[in-house]
Amino acid sequence: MKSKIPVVLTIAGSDSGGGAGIQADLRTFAFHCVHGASALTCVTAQNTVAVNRVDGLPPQAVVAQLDAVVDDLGVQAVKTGMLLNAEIIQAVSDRLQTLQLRPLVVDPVMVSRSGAQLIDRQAVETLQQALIPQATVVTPNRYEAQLLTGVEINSLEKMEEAAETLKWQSGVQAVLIKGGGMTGELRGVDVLLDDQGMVVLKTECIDTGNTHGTGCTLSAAIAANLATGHSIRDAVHQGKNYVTEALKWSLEIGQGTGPVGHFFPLCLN
Ligand SMILES: Nc1ncnc2c1ncn2[C@@H]1O[C@H](COP(=O)(O)OP(=O)(O)O)[C@@H](O)[C@H]1O
Ligand SMILES: Cc1ncc(COP(=O)(O)OP(=O)(O)O)c(N)n1
Repeated sequence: MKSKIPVVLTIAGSDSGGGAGIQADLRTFAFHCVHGASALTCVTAQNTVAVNRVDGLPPQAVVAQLDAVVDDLGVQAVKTGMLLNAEIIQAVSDRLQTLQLRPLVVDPVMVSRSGAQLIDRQAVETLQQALIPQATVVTPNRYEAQLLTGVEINSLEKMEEAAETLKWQSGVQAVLIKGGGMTGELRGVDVLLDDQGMVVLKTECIDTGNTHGTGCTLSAAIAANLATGHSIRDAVHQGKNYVTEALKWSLEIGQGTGPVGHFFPLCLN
């Protein structure tokens, strides 16, 4: 017998170390009892210490995966992660626009937690012009929000200013500025701006060095929650709670920044 399970599509890169990218997205989807489908954009040779190599797919190959999923399975929500270059971003944006695939969560993977820029200037501009305006929720981290808005983010007020700026300049439905890269009391504090206004999201700050994949996990959880009918605010709140739990159960794997633990309830025995 076929069951009516929501399908959520991730358009993202592969992390060979399994902590971020499509690997994190698919585990997050499974935890939320939605069926995860994927359109791969690139293959990274990556572990907990470094990204050693990145190989992109042709944009047509990315769009063909998207079409294959949409044509047959149907899709209740979409999230984008690492899109790598301007050509892939443009091709994906055009297809999403044509198909009007919504809700759409855009995790604008551009700058690592350490502040290193991962995509070039042209790719950033294409994200800004073609993809972000289509988003239901856009989820930049501290450095990505700085790059997108020009606001130097070093306080809660500056996080709020960046959220206002990004919402106003892109027309996106909701902006979530993530605070994993903030310091002191603001570490792990996020700011959400939607049509109802601004809200500060605060859970516990988890004292762990194993934070790899937090951004992917959060955006995937938000997409899964939207697919199952939650409002934007509720989807974000619940997504934040999920990441906090996954951080509590983060994994001591590898020599560097280990991944968060997506299946924490199964570790309880
Ligand atoms: N140490 C922490 N304690 C609690 N929440 C955290 C911590 N580190 C990151 N987060 C949360 O993880 C989510 C992802 O944020 P962030 O790590 O900034 O994104 P990215 O992985 O894209 O850099 C946010 O909700 C953020 O507040
Ligand atoms: C293939 C791939 N995609 C995304 C990331 C970045 O992961 P993210 O969860 O946004 O960031 P960290 O919390 O790990 O800094 C990646 N590394 N690889």
